[in-house]
Amino acid sequence: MDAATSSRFLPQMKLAGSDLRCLNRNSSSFCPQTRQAMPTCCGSSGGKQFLDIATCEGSISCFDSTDKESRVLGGLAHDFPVQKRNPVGKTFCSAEVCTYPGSAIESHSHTSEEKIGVLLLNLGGPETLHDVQPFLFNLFADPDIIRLPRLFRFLQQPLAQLISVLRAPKSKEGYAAIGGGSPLRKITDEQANALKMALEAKEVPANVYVAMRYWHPFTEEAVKQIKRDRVTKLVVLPLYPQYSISTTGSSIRVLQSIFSPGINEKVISILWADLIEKELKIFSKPEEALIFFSAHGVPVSYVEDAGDPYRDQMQECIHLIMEELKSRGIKNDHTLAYQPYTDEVLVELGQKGVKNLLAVPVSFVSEHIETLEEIDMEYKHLALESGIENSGAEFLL
Ligand SMILES: C=CC1=C(C)c2cc3[nH]c(cc4nc(cc5[nH]c(cc1n2)c(C)c5CCC(=O)O)C(CCC(=O)O)=C4C)c(C)c3C=C
Ligand SMILES: [Fe+2]
Repeated sequence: MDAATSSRFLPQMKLAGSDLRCLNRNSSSFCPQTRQAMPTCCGSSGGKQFLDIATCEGSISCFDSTDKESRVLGGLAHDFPVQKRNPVGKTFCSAEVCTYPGSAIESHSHTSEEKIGVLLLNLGGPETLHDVQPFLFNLFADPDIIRLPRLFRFLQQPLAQLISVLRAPKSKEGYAAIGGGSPLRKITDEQANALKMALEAKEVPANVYVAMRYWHPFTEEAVKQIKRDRVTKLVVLPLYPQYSISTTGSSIRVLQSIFSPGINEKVISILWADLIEKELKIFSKPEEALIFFSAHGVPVSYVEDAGDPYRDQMQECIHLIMEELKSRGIKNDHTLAYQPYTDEVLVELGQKGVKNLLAVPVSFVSEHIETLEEIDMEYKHLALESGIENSGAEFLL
């Protein structure tokens, strides 16, 4: 597999100077050979499909086959026997196995360059009846579990408090019936231990960590431990056999927010506000110009069926830009149109009597065919035809 292909299949996050790869059965990762949803990258070896979970060059491979050589993860619906392929050529010395308070099964390796970690993702559960209500609060406070429209997001926590209190008695009954708490932590720790041993037996020493989404050891605690241990390569293994935004998706979102928070929205809103403020001055009546955010569209099903955060993030971005402008005393009206409906919206605006319009292609940070040809030429022409006398466009370059 070449580097370009592997980067397509490997969602990576950076640990200071290190690799993080996610063994993720997210439906967006497809194996080019099987056309099936695949964790991370895949390739073939001796006619078998395999999934590399550590590196595509291959220090650890998980085989998606019927090969029953060694079961690694007891309790999972899938067999992922691990086979050693090309140990990375460095000296590993595995000395002992110990459990960190709750979050890591440690392996000591003498190599100073590479330290592999495996992070098991799971939901977590209350360990005592006393934990039940706060556990439920964490669960219902997750926007991937209770998905509120942006306008009502401020209700997430009060709602979580209310539902957790209402649900707690019923949940407590359930947990009381199974011994007074969830077995999830104990079982997941055992799975971590089994995985660690299996890797060690294959001469692939790795620390195995457990990251729970709603109870201890929380994902944040596990990541702190991983950083303390100076892990250089992290393989993320969701212990959910099927992908859901409410399970794997939610845990991955937490990891993403820790490892790659993305472009700081505040910074980008300030940059856009600077450009819009500058461009508005070109209009003879700047305060009358409608700020027309134009964004590339995605199919509605992405957002409504697949939970794509694109629309939410777009609205959040525009909200921040408008807030920034307001703080500078710029109170122009604004609207948002998604391509390919931009032309229809432009015609409607013209019909409504808009005369001045500043187009802001908010989903791009550089010029390209859509901004140069579609917005600058086609839409400008259409705007004029529709009665919009003055239009401009600004680009974040
Ligand atoms: C692995 C699949 C699971 C999906 C998908 C899922 C979605 C989901 N769950 C709730 C609400 C609750 N889940 C609760 C416990 C719980 N959920 C899963 C798995 C999935 N949930 C497990 C394994 C557990 C048990 C954890 C444990 O403590 O051992 C609970 C608490 C128990 C109860 O009161 O019934 C709630 C509540 C929602 C709303 C949801 C999707 C939107
Ligand atoms: Fe659940």
